[in-house]
Amino acid sequence: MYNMKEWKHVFKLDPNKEISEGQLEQVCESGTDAVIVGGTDNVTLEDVLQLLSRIRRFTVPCVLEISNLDAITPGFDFYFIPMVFNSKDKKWMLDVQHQAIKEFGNIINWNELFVEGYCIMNQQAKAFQHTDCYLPEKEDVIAYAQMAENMLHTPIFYLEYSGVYGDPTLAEQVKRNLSNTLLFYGGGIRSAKQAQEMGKHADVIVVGDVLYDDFKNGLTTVEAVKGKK
Ligand SMILES: CC(C)=CCC/C(C)=C/CC/C(C)=C/CC/C(C)=C/CC/C(C)=C/CC/C(C)=C/CC/C(C)=C/COP(=O)(O)OP(=O)(O)O
Ligand SMILES: O=P(O)(O)OC[C@@H](O)CO
Ligand SMILES: [Mg+2]
Repeated sequence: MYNMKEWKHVFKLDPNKEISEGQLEQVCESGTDAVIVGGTDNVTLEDVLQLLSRIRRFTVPCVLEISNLDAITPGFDFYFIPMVFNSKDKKWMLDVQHQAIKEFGNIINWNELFVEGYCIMNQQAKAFQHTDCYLPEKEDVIAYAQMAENMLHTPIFYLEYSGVYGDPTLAEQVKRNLSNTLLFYGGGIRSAKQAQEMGKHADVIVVGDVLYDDFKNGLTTVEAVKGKK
């Protein structure tokens, strides 16, 4: 399904982590709306290419979430570009993206590129530390969401708790401030119940790490938000 506005569930696979052929098939055939390839560190071009070619055996839409300039390749359906709103360093909001546009601007198919306004809420997450974030208060998060929707017009606002399950009440409050910008929620979803709870508020839930340590429960999150295939 190539219309992101209709998505409810995506899996995020880390090119730096191993997944068997059998499990990859179940992920791609699960009924999820898309598979995102992405991670914070040790994302190499070789690993990205390998995972892309394995996913391409299936029809599920495939997205590259770019985390570094060295691991960009053609062949994905969409490219997601994180801009970290709560970083203390402008580098992660504008500068790395500016550098990338200088390098690739002339060959980019802009219709495939989607900016994600990230707000990272887990201090232990690699992405939080890597991009030198501060922990925002509820009011800060809502203001970032309002900026995403009304000033920056980013297609996605990503409430990121990577590794831990977040606050559904905050997701609900954020969602109330968004209409054109989609709310992606990711972090710590490990069961159908949690998927359902966050899925009530977020437009799209992102399920990642659980696939690598509790695969069966990870798979149940699809049906939990999308119903039976
Ligand atoms: C050749 C060709 C066809 C090119 C296509 C054109 C194209 C799309 C060009 C790129 C244009 C562009 C503007 C690129 C931006 C490049 C860039 C370097 C962006 C930086 C993004 C950024 C701020 C990264 C920091 C880390 C981050 C926020 C990653 C997002 C993913 C994430 C949060 C993963 C979860 O990580 P975590 O749980 O913390 O850690 P582990 O799971 O790994 O433990
Ligand atoms: O890995 P988890 O904790 O499921 O989080 C998913 C995604 O939001 C990470 O960027
Ligand atoms: Mg993670």
